[in-house]
Amino acid sequence: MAENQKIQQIDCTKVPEPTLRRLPWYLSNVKLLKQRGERFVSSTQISKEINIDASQIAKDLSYVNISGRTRVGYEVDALIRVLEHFLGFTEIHKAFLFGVGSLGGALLQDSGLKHFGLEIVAAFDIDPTLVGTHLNGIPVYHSDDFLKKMEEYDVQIGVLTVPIEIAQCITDMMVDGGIKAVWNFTPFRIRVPEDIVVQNTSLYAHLAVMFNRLNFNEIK
Ligand SMILES: NC(=O)c1ccc[n+]([C@@H]2O[C@H](COP(=O)([O-])OP(=O)(O)OC[C@H]3O[C@@H](n4cnc5c(N)ncnc54)[C@H](O)[C@@H]3O)[C@@H](O)[C@H]2O)c1
Repeated sequence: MAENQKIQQIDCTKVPEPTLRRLPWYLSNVKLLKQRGERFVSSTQISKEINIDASQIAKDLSYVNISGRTRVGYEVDALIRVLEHFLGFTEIHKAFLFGVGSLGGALLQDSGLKHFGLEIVAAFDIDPTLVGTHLNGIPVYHSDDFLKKMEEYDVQIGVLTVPIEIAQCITDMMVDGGIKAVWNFTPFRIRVPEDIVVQNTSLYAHLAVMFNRLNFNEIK
């Protein structure tokens, strides 16, 4: 592993999760400001755009190796470069996806993932109408071929979009085969050894927040 990668990993372990969730927002926003022709940006400016306290933004950015100039703020190009590097978006992380159904299929179609450093290089399913096909140029193999494909591709991440009943068994198979991180879209709380990273993601959780706020606004 390159020295700067090691440094980045050591740094990242110290960063609180809420900060890591906010940093990509700042990045998107700073990119927008760049498009508008801005050369410098302050945390106050970002704060106005995304409605997060400027002191919080400054604190979050203090985890990133960049310093702003008094009054003018951060240089936009440098901030984008440093944030992208810090968040791991400049490197491509290869992934396998399990379960090419409605969600898995949509993720395979999403070319935006690559901009955030994730490339799904192959997918697995057991449906004979899917196995052997390509979706968005990505090959779909039978799940039984997973171990063989692990030898072919240099992959550390598994994206889990299978039916909930088999979430644990597919996870066990992935981990036994050498997968180090699982992006779990199933509602099942999968169990993994300590050294395996799990990121649970639910679109529906965000929906619940939206509905709740909507109701709250209607009552007001
Ligand atoms: N996190 C979210 O926001 C979110 C959103 C939608 C769905 N989901 C979850 O994602 C999962 C998939 O949902 P969906 O709507 O795409 O379901 P789906 O039924 O459309 O797709 C499931 C796919 O898994 C495949 N599959 C079954 N057994 C397999 C195996 N052994 N190996 C590989 N593939 C196998 C099926 O053939 C099918 O293609 C579910 O667990 C669902 O609850 C989560």
